[in-house]
Amino acid sequence: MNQSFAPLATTSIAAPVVTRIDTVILDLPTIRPHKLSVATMTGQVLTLVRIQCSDGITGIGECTTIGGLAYGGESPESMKTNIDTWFAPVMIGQDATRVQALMARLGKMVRDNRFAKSAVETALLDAQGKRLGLPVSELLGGRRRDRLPVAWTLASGDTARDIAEAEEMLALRRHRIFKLKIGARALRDDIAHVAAIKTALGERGAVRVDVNMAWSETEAERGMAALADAGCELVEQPVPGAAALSRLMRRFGVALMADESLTGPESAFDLARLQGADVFAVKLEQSGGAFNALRVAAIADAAGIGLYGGTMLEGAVGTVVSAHAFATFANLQWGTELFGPLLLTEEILAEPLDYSDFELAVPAGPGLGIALDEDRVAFFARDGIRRTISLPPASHPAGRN
Ligand SMILES: O=C(O)C[C@H]1C=CC(=O)O1
Ligand SMILES: [Mn+2]
Repeated sequence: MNQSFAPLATTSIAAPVVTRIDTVILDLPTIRPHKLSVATMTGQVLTLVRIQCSDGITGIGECTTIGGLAYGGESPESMKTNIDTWFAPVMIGQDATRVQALMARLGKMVRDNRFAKSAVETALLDAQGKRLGLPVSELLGGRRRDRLPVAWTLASGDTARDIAEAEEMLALRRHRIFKLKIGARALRDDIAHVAAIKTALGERGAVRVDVNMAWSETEAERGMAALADAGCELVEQPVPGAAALSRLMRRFGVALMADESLTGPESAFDLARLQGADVFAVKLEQSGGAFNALRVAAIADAAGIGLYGGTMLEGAVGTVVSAHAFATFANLQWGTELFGPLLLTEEILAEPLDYSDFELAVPAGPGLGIALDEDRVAFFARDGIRRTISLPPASHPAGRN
């Protein structure tokens, strides 16, 4: 007699759904002014997202830009408004366990908004990881490393101060790769600045530069030749546009990295096709979330392009989801720059991240593996309780163990 393969009778257990989405903007001071060619930052603005689910689990995410609207089209305020007004109705009531399906639904109903999408995807992944008892890196395919090398950006605008800062980082064993922000001053001054820092550090520290698209192509030709002579090993986005990058490729003894030109898998494919970069600075927010960042990395691997884990100077939440994603990359030849929390004077986590021996430890607990210090989040919330209470003491100085 044929066996029956009729489905077993089961009590249907409804999948947990998204029940509530909250956003909050935090204003945090930086340890010193951070000078980029596009903006000077004296503080950083984090937009945090909290997603509650019907099974009682809450996930957190972050979207953060640089210099308001100076770097890209989304601002902290626009991200908050768009998540509150447009994302939430699309997401509430939907299955919280099918993160990719829910992000695809959101993608159909909300165009662009890559940074804000990255934040809600992070919160869904955090919740799902907590639900399953797995770190986010495992949900993203499985981690290959537990620790990530972390570069530091020297951007005080002053050569002597930058050298002193680099020496301090070497002595603390926190960073030995240094990225210099240039492009705001005359080319000759920038080259002298880079050469002085490389001479001071010698073989103890690697020196790279980020021009943030400030140069014309002719300036880039002169600049890249001089930077190679000065011992700089990598130039990040000297000019705007993939075509201009490709015209600069392989002509100077220095690697060329794409940053602003890389905005997700499609642009990664175009850059690879045009041979526009030796290295990709992969950023989760620029890519539109962790899953898209993995797609960018796969394109780089297939094209023989090196990988670097970039940052939008996010706080702890954005930094940690990036760390989970970069921990899964098959290749991470150029390390990462996940130092964002260290640029802030204030800690917002209950337990600080572990930056030691020139690396960041990728948290190992379920979900993101971090918890917010809710009192301090409430304190630094824009229009929050800062004006009526005194600052709750952190159990540890910001970013240090
Ligand atoms: O790479 C960028 O353009 C943005 C950012 C990353 C480090 C830093 O200092 O600025
Ligand atoms: Mn950059």
